Amino acid sequence: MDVLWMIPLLLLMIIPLLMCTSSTFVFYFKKFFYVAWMMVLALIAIPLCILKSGGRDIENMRIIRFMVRHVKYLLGLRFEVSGWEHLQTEGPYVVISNHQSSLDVLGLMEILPDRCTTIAKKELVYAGTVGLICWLGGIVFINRKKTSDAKSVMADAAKTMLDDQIRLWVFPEGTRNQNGDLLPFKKGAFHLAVQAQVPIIPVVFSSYSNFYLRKEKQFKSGIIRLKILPKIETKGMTSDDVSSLSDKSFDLMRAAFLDISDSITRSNGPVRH
Ligand SMILES: CCCCCC/C=C\CCCCCCCCCC(=O)SCCNC(=O)CCNC(=O)[C@H](O)C(C)(C)COP(=O)(O)OP(=O)(O)OC[C@H]1O[C@@H](n2cnc3c(N)ncnc32)[C@H](O)[C@@H]1OP(=O)(O)O
Ligand SMILES: CCCCCCCC/C=C\CCCCCCCC(=O)OC[C@@H](O)COP(=O)(O)O
Repeated sequence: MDVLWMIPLLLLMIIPLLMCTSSTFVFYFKKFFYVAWMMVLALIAIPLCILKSGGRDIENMRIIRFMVRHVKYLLGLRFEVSGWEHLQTEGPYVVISNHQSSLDVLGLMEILPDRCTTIAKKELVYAGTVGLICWLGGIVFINRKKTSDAKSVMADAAKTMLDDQIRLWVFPEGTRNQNGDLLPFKKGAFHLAVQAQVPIIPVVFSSYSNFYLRKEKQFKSGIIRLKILPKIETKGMTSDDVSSLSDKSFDLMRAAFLDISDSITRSNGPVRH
């Protein structure tokens, strides 16, 4: 009994010691903490969402957004947002952003407009309490391995956007990517915007490579710049315009990505922990 009682006490002493001495330990600790804390937050949010909306409802995103907002402080991250005015667009639109890691959820929740949910891979629905909260928040799940299924889910989403006046956030790279550049864009987000005839609002996350390095096992404190770009209209466009729309969005976002990522390195230098 006495020995069992000692375990938490020992952990309380050892963890800060390891945090000070080993950056690899910090990396694993922060990653584990992030996942575990999001699971706990989701567990708390589930009954709140059910009580408020009775089930799957995009309005639950307000609760989720509120509950995730503080997590950045726990991980030593800060956001610098520019271009807020571009999100002040009435009615439905499609937000597109680059996708580096599951940490993107923090930036997404930092600026998520009202009545906006995301498109995600269907595997996420099985992620325990996080999966259930994603479902309650109205996240649209697609099967990336079956293009025809994904296309029909997104065609339905285009209709729902207009019927229910909702906004959708899509990661057009289609997967996580931390290679210091953007991956070529998939077409779904652009078909979606053209089918619904709604504008696209590009959002760019600066590179995480100055604080989060997967290979080197480093997870330091840092600043993430979020740049919201002016909307791109799609009124009058048809599926023939999708490729050029995608190319234009890619070029704008890539230029912004290189710009804000570069300026972080220049203005802050290497971030110290
Ligand atoms: C309370 C606290 C709790 C906290 C817990 C958590 C908190 C919050 C939860 C919220 C946060 C959640 C965040 C979730 C993030 C998850 C991110 C992801 O999962 S990213 C992965 C999934 N997303 C995507 O894949 C979107 C981008 N992908 C696409 O758009 C793709 O195009 C596709 C999947 C629709 C199809 O894939 P693929 O076949 O590989 O793609 P293409 O090469 O682009 O297309 C092939 C041809 O098909 C045409 N096409 C594509 N889409 C359509 C369409 N909708 N309609 C008609 N035609 C379409 C395309 O043009 C191509 O034809 P081509 O002739 O070559 O032009
Ligand atoms: C009992 C099951 C336990 C499952 C544990 C998983 C829990 C995840 C928990 C917390 C992290 C919170 C953020 C959740 C949202 C992350 C979304 C995400 O980034 O998905 C990856 C996807 O974009 C691309 O994936 P691929 O790299 O293409 O594949």
